[in-house]
Amino acid sequence: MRRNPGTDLNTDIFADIHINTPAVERRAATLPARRSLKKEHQAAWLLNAVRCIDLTTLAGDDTEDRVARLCAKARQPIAPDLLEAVGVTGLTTGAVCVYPTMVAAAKRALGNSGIPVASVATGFPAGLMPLDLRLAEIRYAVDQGADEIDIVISRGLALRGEWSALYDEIRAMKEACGQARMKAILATGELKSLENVARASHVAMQAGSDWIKTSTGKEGVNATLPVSLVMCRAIRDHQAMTGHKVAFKPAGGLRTAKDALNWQILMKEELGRDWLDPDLFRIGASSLLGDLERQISHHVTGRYAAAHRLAIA
Ligand SMILES: O=C[C@H](O)COP(=O)(O)O
Repeated sequence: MRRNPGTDLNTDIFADIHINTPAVERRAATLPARRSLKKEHQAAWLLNAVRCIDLTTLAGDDTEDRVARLCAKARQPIAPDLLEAVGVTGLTTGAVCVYPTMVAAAKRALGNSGIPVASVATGFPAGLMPLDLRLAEIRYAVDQGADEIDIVISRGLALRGEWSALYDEIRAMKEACGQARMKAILATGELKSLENVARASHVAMQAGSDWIKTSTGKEGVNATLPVSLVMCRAIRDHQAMTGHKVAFKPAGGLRTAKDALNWQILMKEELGRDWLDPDLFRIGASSLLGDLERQISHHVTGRYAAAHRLAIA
């Protein structure tokens, strides 16, 4: 299984960084139009998006029953008759993502399906807790059986440019994860500039994050294509410098099949085909699966199914 060992902190690589925001926005704006996907290819891309979803519930009123239903959906995300029609078997989502107190229920519900359980931790979503409590929360989630841990970075450290302190925190979090793989949520909507997004991406990767992730889903601005483009370029640079592939997870506000296609195009164009696999790419989403299933159904039947025909994602 792919892991990022990290490196020593190296702030020299972003000391003089300047990002041409209009150029990034122009490039991001051209991505959706870049591939006119043929119909049969479009279905394959939609199915691949399902494979890459971190199917998420992160609500204050989550219950074990809701998590069990989510896990049933993760095991069988698309109606069997539709899958049969496109000749696909054994399709599951990439993972389920829950709060730490729901990890045990998720593990039970997923049984031996092989679907990983991701847990948010470190005082998600704000991260405004003493470090020892944030580390204890990671250890709790791992003890409960979490396979992956989604940590949040301290936005204050990033905004004040305290990169060494940020690096040390993330390193300590990675250590607390033990065998679990770690995603670092940058909460890019709160980082004020694309330069800060690039700097935080590098620090998180140098500190050993296996994924960098855009957002918690709770910020005012969540995943956008320009921010994702900057993060992907940082991943590319990190690979060029260290030889290690770091995964990417856009999350927050991704609800439509078109979103899923756009972000996959971004992966393919910026990072290459390897980043179309759940090992290197996940889409964090609580309400994307419904539209993916609707579009796959349309591909199979030629018309849109009534909402009640499709399970609620
Ligand atoms: O990590 C995943 C996000 O919390 C999901 O955000 P969403 O509810 O906007 O899909």
